[in-house]
Amino acid sequence: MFRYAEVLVDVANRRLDQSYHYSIPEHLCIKSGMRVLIPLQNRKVQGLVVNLLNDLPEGLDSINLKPVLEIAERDSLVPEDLIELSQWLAQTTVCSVAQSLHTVWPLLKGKVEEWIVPLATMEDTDIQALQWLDSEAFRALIVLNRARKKAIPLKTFLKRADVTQGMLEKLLKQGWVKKEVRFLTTREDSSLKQSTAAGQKNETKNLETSRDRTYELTREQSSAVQGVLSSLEAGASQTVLLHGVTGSGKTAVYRELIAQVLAQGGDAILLVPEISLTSQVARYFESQFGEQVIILHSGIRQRDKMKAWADIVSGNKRIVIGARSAVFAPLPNLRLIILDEEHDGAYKQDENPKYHARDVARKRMDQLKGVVLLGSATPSLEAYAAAQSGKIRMLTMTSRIGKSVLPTVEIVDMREELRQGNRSIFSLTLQQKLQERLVRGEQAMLFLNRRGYSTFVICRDCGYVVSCSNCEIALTYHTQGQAMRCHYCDHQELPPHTCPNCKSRYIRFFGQGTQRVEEELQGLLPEVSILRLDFDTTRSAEAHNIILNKFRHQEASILVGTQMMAKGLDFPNVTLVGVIAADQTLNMPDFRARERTFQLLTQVAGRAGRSTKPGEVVIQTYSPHDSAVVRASHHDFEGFFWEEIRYRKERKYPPYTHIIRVLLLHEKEDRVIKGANELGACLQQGMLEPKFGNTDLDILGPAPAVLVRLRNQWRWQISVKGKRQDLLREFLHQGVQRFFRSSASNGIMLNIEVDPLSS
Ligand SMILES: Nc1ncnc2c1ncn2[C@@H]1O[C@H](COP(=O)(O)OP(=O)(O)OP(=O)(O)O)[C@@H](O)[C@H]1O
Ligand SMILES: [Zn+2]
Ligand SMILES: [Zn+2]
Repeated sequence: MFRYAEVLVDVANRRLDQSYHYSIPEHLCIKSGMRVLIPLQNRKVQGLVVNLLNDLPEGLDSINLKPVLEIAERDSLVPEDLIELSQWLAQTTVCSVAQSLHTVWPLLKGKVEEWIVPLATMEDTDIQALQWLDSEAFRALIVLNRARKKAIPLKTFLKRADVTQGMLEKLLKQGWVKKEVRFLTTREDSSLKQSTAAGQKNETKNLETSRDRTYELTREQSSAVQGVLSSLEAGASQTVLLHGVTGSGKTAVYRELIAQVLAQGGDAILLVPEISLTSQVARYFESQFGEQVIILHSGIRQRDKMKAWADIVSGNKRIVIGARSAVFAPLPNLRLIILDEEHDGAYKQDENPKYHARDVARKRMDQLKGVVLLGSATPSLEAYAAAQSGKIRMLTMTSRIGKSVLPTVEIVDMREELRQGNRSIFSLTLQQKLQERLVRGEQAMLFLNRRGYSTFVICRDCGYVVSCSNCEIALTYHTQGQAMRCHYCDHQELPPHTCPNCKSRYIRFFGQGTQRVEEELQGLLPEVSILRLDFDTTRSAEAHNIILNKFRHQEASILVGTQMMAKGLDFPNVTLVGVIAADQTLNMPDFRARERTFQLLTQVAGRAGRSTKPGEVVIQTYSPHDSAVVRASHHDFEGFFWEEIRYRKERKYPPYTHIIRVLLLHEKEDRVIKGANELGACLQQGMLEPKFGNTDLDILGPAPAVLVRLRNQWRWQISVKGKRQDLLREFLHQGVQRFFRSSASNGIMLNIEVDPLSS
């Protein structure tokens, strides 16, 4: 028996951003997920129990707590495993259960309605045969039958003069009908939603078998499928890494696995890193599985999302394809979650709850005893290390499909180009190879990790860089609007004619952006048609598809773009990929910079020569001997992995440790520094306890954050590092509680992130 309940209030009424604690009277047997009645500001309101506890959080006093009044509904609104998931999420990412629950079950804000669904069709003759039912339930069945509906809203049902609550309970208890929760938007009323769940299910079943397979799986593909199937059949929760080189046909492996899972009555989720990729992938899966497929991501309108959710909960849709947030899809028979391009940073959410989709997938499959499949040509160091140590299984696909082979890669030293008098963005090698493609009627992709016209506006006399007055980072010049813009807070200003620092007129644009590359390329090859794919040209998902389709249909010979071009694209006629400046990712202030560079170069290179024609890659760089660049040029994932993992081990970086980072924010710099020092002292104090002091726990900082000022806030940070995440969380929690008792914490906002992906 627990003593206290944490309750989210006003579940049905859109105002559900706050949870409160109540005491539990002894006569009430309360469980997580139940709806209860509670007192709130002299009103009696409904709430959802999200947590049960025996100790109250710091600052709450049991004397001031009011008791839960009564139980409103014993059945859980949110499935029990998802309530548990949201508690786990709150704990592991250090955020409130309310925030977590909204992420796990985003429809809490919508209107919820209960419906009655008959579990068997009832002909008059059947009813005659059912005389043994007691008379009340018998009458209710007849009512239901007379309504000739496959399902009717509970409220309407109970409103009828000839139906009583007692009848309903008997029908439910004896299994004649079931209750079903449906989600409605405000404009949609019950009468519009009389669709028949059962009928739709039958339709989709037929489609499942009429799947047309376009080609036989290769030997490597089949054995990967068999490998994952054996894990699925084991019926225990398991994670499998599928390490398959670019173009090895991972998508077909996913398709076959999903088909098998479906045939066995299970459901599956396929995650892709970006919303912009969902429609492309979904189209392929829809062609294979028809209407059983549904797309889910944060960009979908609330109204459509509700419909989607209802379809998923009721079993009408059995394959969910989507970005990060689709990992929460409440499929009733979930057996398999696939993360394609599992290494991608987009799987981590930067807002509360700051979860990683990989961890959520693992947790869900732990709960439901299913399989998580991680697919990538460049697995994250974390996943590959887990496979090496035997914690997860690994399957590999080492060759491309058919006669296609991995492209040859040439590294070009841009310092050398300059010495030879070539001031262009393009090395002579790249220029020559581009020309060759045009002659042969093949296509090329040019990759640059930065949007905009140029990066900095810099004074060549004194080195002054124009930066954002809110964020202290360099402004980027855009020819559209001819203004400089901050990529963090969107502040805009016109470029100066003379240097604000030394009055020199030699203040120039410096660096390269996609737009500049496009323009210079057009100057070099005036007759060629070029497309550009970056944040500016793809404000809408539609624009993104249009550009890719044009390129697919060869309406342009060259596609210039940012890293959104690196992911999962498959164009058979692309035989050349050029990386304009590998240094851009390499020089980020982050211990993962080398890993990212390797992944990005390998993935971009992987777009070349995916079909019958062989591919070539040119990597331009000012650091031609960096091993991340060199290893990528040899497609040497393993070599890179062992080198990088040694470095991580030496420096005690993840995956050897966990890191929790606390960001302190305040408008005034002196206040944030004072606060950071105080938090540092509070954490140090914890080290005096033997429980923490005798471990490998480490405190890093305080230090100014990489972006020391953002959106008018000064930012300092402290990180704690250590092997055991639970110990780390407890250590931090105690330090933060101590900090909140000191006056230095006044007005300081804390932003806590477990295992951040960037510094
Ligand atoms: N068994 C097969 N027979 C013939 N073609 C196939 C087969 N399997 C896949 N393909 C084709 O091979 C190409 C590459 O497959 P796919 O895009 O799935 O590779 P991938 O492993 O996901 O690569 P990347 O990691 O680079 O995205 C696609 O055009 C696909 O249609
Ligand atoms: Zn100057
Ligand atoms: Zn700014």
